[in-house]
Amino acid sequence: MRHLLRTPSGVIGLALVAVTLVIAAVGPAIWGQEAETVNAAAALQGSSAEHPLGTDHLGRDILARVLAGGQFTVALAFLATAIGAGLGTLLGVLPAVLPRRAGRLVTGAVNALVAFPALLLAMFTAVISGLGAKGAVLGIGIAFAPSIARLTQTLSASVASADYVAAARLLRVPRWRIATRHVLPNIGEPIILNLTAALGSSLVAMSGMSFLGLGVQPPSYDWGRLLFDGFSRIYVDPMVAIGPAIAIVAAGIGFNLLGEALARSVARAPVGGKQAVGKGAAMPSSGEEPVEGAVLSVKDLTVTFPDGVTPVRGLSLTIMPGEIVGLVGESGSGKSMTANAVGGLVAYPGVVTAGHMSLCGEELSTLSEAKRRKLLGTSMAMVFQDPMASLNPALKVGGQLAEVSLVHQGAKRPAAWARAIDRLRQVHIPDPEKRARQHPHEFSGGMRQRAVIAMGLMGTPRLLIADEPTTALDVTVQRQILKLLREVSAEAGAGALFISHDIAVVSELCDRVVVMYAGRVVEELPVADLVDGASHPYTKALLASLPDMETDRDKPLASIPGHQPSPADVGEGCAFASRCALATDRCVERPPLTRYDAAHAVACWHAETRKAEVAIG
Ligand SMILES: Nc1ncnc2c1ncn2[C@@H]1O[C@H](COP(=O)(O)OP(=O)(O)OP(=O)(O)O)[C@@H](O)[C@H]1O
Repeated sequence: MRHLLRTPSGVIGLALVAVTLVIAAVGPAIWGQEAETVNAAAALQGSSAEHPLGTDHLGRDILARVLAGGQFTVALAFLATAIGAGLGTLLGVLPAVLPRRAGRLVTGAVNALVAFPALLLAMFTAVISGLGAKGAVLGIGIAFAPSIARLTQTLSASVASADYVAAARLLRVPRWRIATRHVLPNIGEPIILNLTAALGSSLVAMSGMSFLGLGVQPPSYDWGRLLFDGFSRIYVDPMVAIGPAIAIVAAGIGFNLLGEALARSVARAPVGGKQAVGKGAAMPSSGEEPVEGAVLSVKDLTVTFPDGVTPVRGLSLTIMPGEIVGLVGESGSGKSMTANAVGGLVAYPGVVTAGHMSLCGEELSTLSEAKRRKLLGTSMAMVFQDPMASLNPALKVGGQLAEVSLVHQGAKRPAAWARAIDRLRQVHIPDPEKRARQHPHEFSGGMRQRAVIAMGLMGTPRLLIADEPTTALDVTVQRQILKLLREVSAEAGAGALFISHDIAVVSELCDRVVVMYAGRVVEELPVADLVDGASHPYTKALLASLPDMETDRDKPLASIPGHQPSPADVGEGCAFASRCALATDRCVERPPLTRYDAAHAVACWHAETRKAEVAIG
């Protein structure tokens, strides 16, 4: 609501909708009688003090009729929208539920209908189903259904790629159950928000149908019908037509503005605002205030999704200039979600909160959307596992790199192109002038990853986030990319967050390791101390699962028994307890992250250390 009232369009939309709804609610009770009072002596009058919008051919006051007719107009719009929403959602979800071929047929039909003009479809349906309010409502509902079906399909497709849907599929959960349990609840909110705007459109469309004589028929009346009645006199008594026209336009614009403002305010994941985290969860390096001189200082970062899914739980992290911090943990521990939250990439309906989150000394939550984007765009570079996801296959690599300079630095095209070639050279791409003119598919996997790193270097990154950038590459190319990342971070003096599930890779590249388990940091220590100094049983288990020269190749590699709890099932106590050989009754309570020295922190009641324990938080 606060976000809604921050934009002028939100305020105007809310005010117009409030007035419309109040008129609709009380109109017939207050002005209903006056609207029906026939006075032959006052027939066809123009605007006057007594009748500001004039009178109709029976001498009825048009202003009273506009005010009293609001209820019917709004009710019809609601009904048409409800029909469109119900039918559209059904059509949108059907492809996910039906067998593949039937699903494609439905998708094809929806696509064809979306291309068909909605008003024509509404008129066609209204004429077939009989003139009058009923036919018009049905026609508009049916005309709106394809666009709502398309929206539902698009939203369903984004949810369908989520891990939990994939998991449900693997578990052979029936399709209809996946649709109703996993897909619909996650797309309900954006659909409802879109329906607010759709309400405005159906109100205007419904009035349009009545104006064309295809909708409400006398003696009933809505705003469209009043406009129809007044239109023949528009040149003589303009107010008789302008009155209902203003009502239609104001209500239509109001619902549309409110719908857009609502969608905008919900879509922006709030960063900031203190989040209550469990006792003692505090990183040694991050206090209440951002750490001085840090390129990234995050405190109590939490990411939540509906149904209590919380992949990141009160995580604190600090990265200093030139430092490479490795974020390690098994799949699903929340590493990528942490990176996405820092980069402002957590998609709706995820909500990001943090005690503070500052990049290069600037608190992200206090910046305007435009400034935040600019800061992230110029000071932070992200490299993902799949470089093709960052490169547009249809554009030349050089052009894509140059675009960063054109957009963020306002550079001219030749200068931006020259910089792109320079950056490709910097990441050791041979013959960069020629390569810049090629498309991504002409690059090898390692070269694409280099190109993405080069793209990050088009700005002046102070923070480099690399999310499993070498996983898809062969060992030799992996080494080259790791070396390059080190080089880049050293040259640019940038801090780096390197995400990996492979503790061996992390120990090769990084200065400091942060170990994550079930959304929380369980240990943080310098790489140099990893082998001898790791204290958390989970870190030790990760290290023990690494093969070395003495490993018997005939035996399977050691693995950690059991499973990490899913983000919705992390209980109150130590999340690792069920897999831990050292677990005792004490582990029912979650151990706080405890600092042993300036660089080493562990969250375990049984952490073995010879160092003096200095509890924090
Ligand atoms: N949109 C979403 N809605 C709900 N849960 C989600 C969503 N996206 C991710 N998750 C869940 O958040 C958890 C953490 O995911 P994340 O991708 O951060 O893990 P990760 O540690 O990076 O794993 P990996 O190494 O496999 O990439 C996972 O259990 C995932 O299913």
